[in-house]
Amino acid sequence: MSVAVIGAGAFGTALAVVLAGKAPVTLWGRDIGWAGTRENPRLPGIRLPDSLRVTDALQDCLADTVLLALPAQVLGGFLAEQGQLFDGRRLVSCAKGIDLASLTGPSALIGAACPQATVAVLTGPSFAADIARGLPTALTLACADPQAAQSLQHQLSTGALRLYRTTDVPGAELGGALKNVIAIAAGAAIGAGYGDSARASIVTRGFAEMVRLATALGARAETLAGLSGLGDLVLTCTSDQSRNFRYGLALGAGRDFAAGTTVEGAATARAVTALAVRMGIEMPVSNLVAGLAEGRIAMEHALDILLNRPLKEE
Ligand SMILES: NC(=O)c1ccc[n+]([C@@H]2O[C@H](COP(=O)([O-])OP(=O)(O)OC[C@H]3O[C@@H](n4cnc5c(N)ncnc54)[C@H](O)[C@@H]3O)[C@@H](O)[C@H]2O)c1
Ligand SMILES: O=P(O)(O)OC[C@H](O)CO
Repeated sequence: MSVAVIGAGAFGTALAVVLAGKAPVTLWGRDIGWAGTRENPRLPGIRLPDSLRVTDALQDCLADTVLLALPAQVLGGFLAEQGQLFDGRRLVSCAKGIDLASLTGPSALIGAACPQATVAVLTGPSFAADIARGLPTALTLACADPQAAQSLQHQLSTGALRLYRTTDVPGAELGGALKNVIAIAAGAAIGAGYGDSARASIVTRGFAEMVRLATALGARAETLAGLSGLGDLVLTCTSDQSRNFRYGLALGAGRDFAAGTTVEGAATARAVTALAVRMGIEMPVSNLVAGLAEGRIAMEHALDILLNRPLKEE
């Protein structure tokens, strides 16, 4: 079965590189001026296999299985313009975020634009550079249809990339989106010099609020405790490879951060704040990240806001 990957960023390119070892793969990007060099500047040091076709024509991408690896805030606009091309196929979201315009995750955006499609989510702890280098990685493949989940699990697993499957689409998707928000807070704590103990508190209390919101939105708590939730939270809150963590570091230290870097947690924090208000759920860490990212809250006040909350049961 053929595979197409929409979005030639770091993650889409990494997935295309490893999947090209077992099936015909086409990688679509809007700007592929680099394609002749067989190396994507977003994934430096990785040579694209000769079998991988790179294109800027969406008509080349009408494969059985299409991986959507665009940033979450871009996906809705892309689907509004191009979604009809892909309806009826197996569409796998690889984005980790909540769409600010609709306050929904990528799977709902795909389902709305492509009502005949089989919608799945690929998520979990993984840096593009690790996957592309063939390092061992375990991810979650979520699809409400158990047979499709099993089929996609086999199609998209490789020797080093091991997929676990679940039918809990909201759980897998929300874990991946919400952990980015908490990673910004963890980075800010380290950047501000609050230390590793403070980071551990943020990760743990952050996980508690991830579970609160996700279960209220229909996720299963055990999914949040798996690769797509806790697993990815741990990775993203502890590694300098993470852009969300590094963005938090810069916020905490009062440094500028490279404009144009994909930092999904910043917009998702604002979406989470809006959802939490709508649903009456307490999300103090996420609210703080939204305030920091919007410039409404200064870093020197952030700690007081958390420490001055009423004392309560864990
Ligand atoms: N990089 C990773 O390690 C990694 C790992 C797991 C998941 N993800 C997720 O994958 C998604 C994509 O991240 P990335 O790291 O590949 O980002 P990236 O910054 O490397 O690339 C983003 C890509 O999106 C393209 N793009 C931006 N706006 C567009 C538009 N309007 N139309 C078409 N293309 C557009 C850019 O040209 C670029 O190729 C994110 O949701 C991220 O959370 C990334
Ligand atoms: O670089 P980040 O922060 O977008 O994280 C990449 C992946 O989501 C880690 O699993």
